[in-house]
Amino acid sequence: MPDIPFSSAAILGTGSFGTALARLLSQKLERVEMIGRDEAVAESINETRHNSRYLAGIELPPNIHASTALSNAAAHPLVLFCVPTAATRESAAALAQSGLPTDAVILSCAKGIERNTGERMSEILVEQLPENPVAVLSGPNHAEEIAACLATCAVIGTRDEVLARRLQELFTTPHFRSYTSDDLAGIELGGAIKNVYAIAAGIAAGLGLGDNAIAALVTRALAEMTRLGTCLGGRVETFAGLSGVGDLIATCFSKHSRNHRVGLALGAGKTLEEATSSLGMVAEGVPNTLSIHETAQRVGVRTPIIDAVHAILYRGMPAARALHELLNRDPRPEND
Ligand SMILES: NC(=O)C1=CN([C@@H]2O[C@H](COP(=O)(O)OP(=O)(O)OC[C@H]3O[C@@H](n4cnc5c(N)ncnc54)[C@H](O)[C@@H]3O)[C@@H](O)[C@H]2O)C=CC1
Ligand SMILES: O=C(CO)COP(=O)(O)O
Repeated sequence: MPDIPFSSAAILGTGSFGTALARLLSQKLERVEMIGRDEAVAESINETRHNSRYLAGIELPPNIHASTALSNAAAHPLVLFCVPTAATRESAAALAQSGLPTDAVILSCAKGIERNTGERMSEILVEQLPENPVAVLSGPNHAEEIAACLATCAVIGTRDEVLARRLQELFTTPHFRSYTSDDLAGIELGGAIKNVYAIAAGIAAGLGLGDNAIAALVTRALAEMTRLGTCLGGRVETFAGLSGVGDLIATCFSKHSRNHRVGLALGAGKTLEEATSSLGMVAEGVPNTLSIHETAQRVGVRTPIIDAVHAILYRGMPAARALHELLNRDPRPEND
């Protein structure tokens, strides 16, 4: 593949992350085409230059265009996947039918693993679009901050060095710095698993726990993420990087994190239905507690924090009891 810049991109998903990345890439590309499923959102982007449903207060430049026609993606050399992970397989299958050229690059930006298969998003994309190069983007990347041009770093994962350079150059602006890595598994698993811990940190805050407890929770979460993630093929150093501990910190402590907000509501005594219905956006940690819990069980890795979140979300265990059980497990060495 020649080491040439991209001229345009399609972004699947007109939600908060798709919109933030559209704005970022509009600084580097001639044209960015956002493709969603909601006609009203697309119309509002084109007519008002805002996506007030998902990313209020951010003006979108004129080289961003929105539509609901997936076939429009076939005209672009780069397609970003910014739909929820549960919609990735279906969207990729539809894209495969759209006449997309086989040299179009696919960049996966969603954070989660699939239920039942345990597959990472890049694995699903390679299955559905086997001829196309597939890369991933992850890190501590709240849409609201990227859109507001607040300094942000991310990591781009691909084993193709030329593609890594092309994407790194694209994702470089005065406020956005990207790194490269060939550890796709580590990058994607960190981004997926941290969503469950962001819920846990929110629950802890909602229960009224203090800084000591939340620092301990996040630290033990990193150990657990690394234990599970390395068993699933990621490299240990990746979990110490931007897409691992970096994103864990961002979501466990941020007012922007939807997963954290779900946890706060649960800790304050709301039901899961109450905690998610007011969001109006995806909190990947909710479905991913199921997919990650079942994956951990399948590979036999000890994950007491994921188990506790699973019990609270899906087995009706009161948060205070789950906390009591976590604290009162058998004592063990820190590093085992
Ligand atoms: N919002 C953020 O700050 C960040 C989000 N992400 C990830 O990006 C992905 C998308 O998240 P957001 O944009 O935040 O979500 P969102 O809830 O803001 O928007 C989701 C978008 O996907 C569309 N959608 C929902 N279900 C769909 C389906 N079944 N088929 C096709 N389209 C569907 C919605 O209409 C909407 O346009 C998630 O995996 C999330 O973890 C990653 C980094 C940062
Ligand atoms: O992944 C994110 C930031 O890096 C977004 O987190 P939430 O989905 O919890 O808002």
